[in-house]
Amino acid sequence: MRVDVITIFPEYLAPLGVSLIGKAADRGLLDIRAHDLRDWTHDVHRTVDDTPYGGGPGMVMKPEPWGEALDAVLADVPPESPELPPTLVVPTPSGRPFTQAKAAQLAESPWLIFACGRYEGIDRRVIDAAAERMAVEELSIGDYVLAGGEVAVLVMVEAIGRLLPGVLGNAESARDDSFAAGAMESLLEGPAYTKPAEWRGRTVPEILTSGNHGAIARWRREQAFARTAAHRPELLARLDPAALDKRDRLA
Ligand SMILES: N#Cc1c(-c2ccc3ccn(Cc4ccncc4)c3c2)n[nH]c1N
Repeated sequence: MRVDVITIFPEYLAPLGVSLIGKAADRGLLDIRAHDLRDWTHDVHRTVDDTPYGGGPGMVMKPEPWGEALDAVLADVPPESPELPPTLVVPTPSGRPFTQAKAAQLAESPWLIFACGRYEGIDRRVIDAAAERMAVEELSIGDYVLAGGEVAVLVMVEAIGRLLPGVLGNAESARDDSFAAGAMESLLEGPAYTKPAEWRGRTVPEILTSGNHGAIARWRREQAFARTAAHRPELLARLDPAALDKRDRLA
């Protein structure tokens, strides 16, 4: 997967060179390129923002640098997706929710371009013009307000990147993640334990060392159900009744 990120703070994306995503990039599973939006300004101050038409607080990102930046990125077509245009992902507090399902959908794309806004956002004409030549996804990572899109891109690239084939080993499979599709979909993960068997007087639930894998699976599902009921009860309404075994329905 090719990932282009356009931002006025390219250094903000340095964490994408570390750990899981960094290793995936080193192995050629991801090709991540950060671009400084100011490279497409032409004034001595490298201006990227201006006051909003209609008045109001803050500043708005000017369309000209964005138009030229997107033109330049789009002109550098990756060989692995010569015929497929990229998807432009625009983090914004006014976007649709970025969910695990959306991460899985975007993980199918061979080429993503992320537009990191700052100030009060990007001039609307940039997104409208882009939508005439590629798919555009305006997405929010949560119901709180950040100062810009860079943190959201770090979140999205990690959530999407870990779903790419070969990025996670079998031991770290994304199959049983919270929110992952399947019978456990919409259930939060239950508790996890590792050695030592006793730590500061606290032991591990006996079922986990019983070797009875069927009973362990049922126990984990009950724990996930209980945790979901406690922390995210609204998710239980999404559960497919057919996916629940008899024990769950009685829980
Ligand atoms: N995804 C996501 C986000 C953002 C976000 C994303 C991009 C930008 C660009 C600029 N800002 C600042 C701003 C803009 C408008 N209104 C208020 C603040 C951003 C915030 N905030 N909260 C989220 N969940």
